[in-house]
Amino acid sequence: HMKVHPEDVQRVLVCELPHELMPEVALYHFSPRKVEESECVCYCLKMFEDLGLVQQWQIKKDTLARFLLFVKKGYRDAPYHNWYHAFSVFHFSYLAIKNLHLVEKGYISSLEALALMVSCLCHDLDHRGTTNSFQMQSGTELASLYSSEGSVMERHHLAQALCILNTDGCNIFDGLTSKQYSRCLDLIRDLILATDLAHHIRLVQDQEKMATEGFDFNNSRHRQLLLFLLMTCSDLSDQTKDWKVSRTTADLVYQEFFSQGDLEKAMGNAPLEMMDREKARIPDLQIQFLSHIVCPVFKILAQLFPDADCLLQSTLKNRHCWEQASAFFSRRWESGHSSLDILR
Ligand SMILES: COc1ccc(Cl)c(-c2nnc3c(C)nc4ccc(C(=O)NCC(C)C)cc4n23)c1
Ligand SMILES: [Mg+2]
Ligand SMILES: [Zn+2]
Repeated sequence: HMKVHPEDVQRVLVCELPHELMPEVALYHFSPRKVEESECVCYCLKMFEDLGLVQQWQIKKDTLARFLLFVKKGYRDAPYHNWYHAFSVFHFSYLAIKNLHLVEKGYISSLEALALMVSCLCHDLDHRGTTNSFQMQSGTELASLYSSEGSVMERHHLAQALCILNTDGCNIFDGLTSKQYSRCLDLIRDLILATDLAHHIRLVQDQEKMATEGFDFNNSRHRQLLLFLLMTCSDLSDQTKDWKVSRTTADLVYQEFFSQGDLEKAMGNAPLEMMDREKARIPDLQIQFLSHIVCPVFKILAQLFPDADCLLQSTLKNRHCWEQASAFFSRRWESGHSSLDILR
């Protein structure tokens, strides 16, 4: 099982990073995937500090370091759903809280900010690179545990997060009152379960309505919908970066999808087209994913926060790049070039 050695904790505590994070880390176009793997945990610690959460919630730094190391170890080396995905989702939540001034302006409380960032770090813990429907169809042990409630993987990610919080020396919420502690765990539960795209799809119309009507600070439903929106935006944030990041991420996602499709074929089940390496047309699938899921989410965020418009523009630009790629591929296909020529 997962182990973290004392010297690992010490190395994080004395991390060489300049005391303050470089200013560029707080920019929307900063890509967390450029951070050295050995430095990620230090960056996480600095981001918590930078938002004043270590001070505000009296989080002991060695406890936070140990917690972060356990979370990092809790991810597998799947092509996409690995530690770097968790780290980049966490980094986006930091960007949103810092640049949209979410706490100072009263959109979320400091406790909600803490729960949001911890949820982002933990939201895909122990992911196996396969979907909820794969768990159910192939009757995995996770399906037998959670399929009656739905969101099979998300319930497992939550269970793993709670297990780490209950590990000796990892409870970063030690400084909270019992009321704050139970509120924080309720938030983490709701936020991690909200990362099931099926859950998001059920809520998105309410989120669009909220953005059109205008955010009501006294409406607890609005406050909850905003937190769920921030989780989904963070989970999809690779699509707000430049084309190279957006395309590379798509490659990693389809590596997972095609591996699952190969598994399903081997088990005698027909995979979805997007999981079948023989049938999937990645540019077209990405245009659909950006059009139906990604751009609408960042449109809602931009309606609520005009400063976030640059994020929406980036997702639209990446969709346009996929449209050009799609046109290029179909042009080459039509003129009878064999598939290999295309790669010339
Ligand atoms: C927010 O939660 C998740 C969970 C799992 C994944 Cl893999 C993603 C995710 N993150 N980046 C991507 C990219 C670049 N392409 C994707 C293409 C399709 C789908 C997908 O799940 N389509 C079926 C659904 C719409 C019914 C997800 C994709 N995705 C996000
Ligand atoms: Mg997930
Ligand atoms: Zn995720």
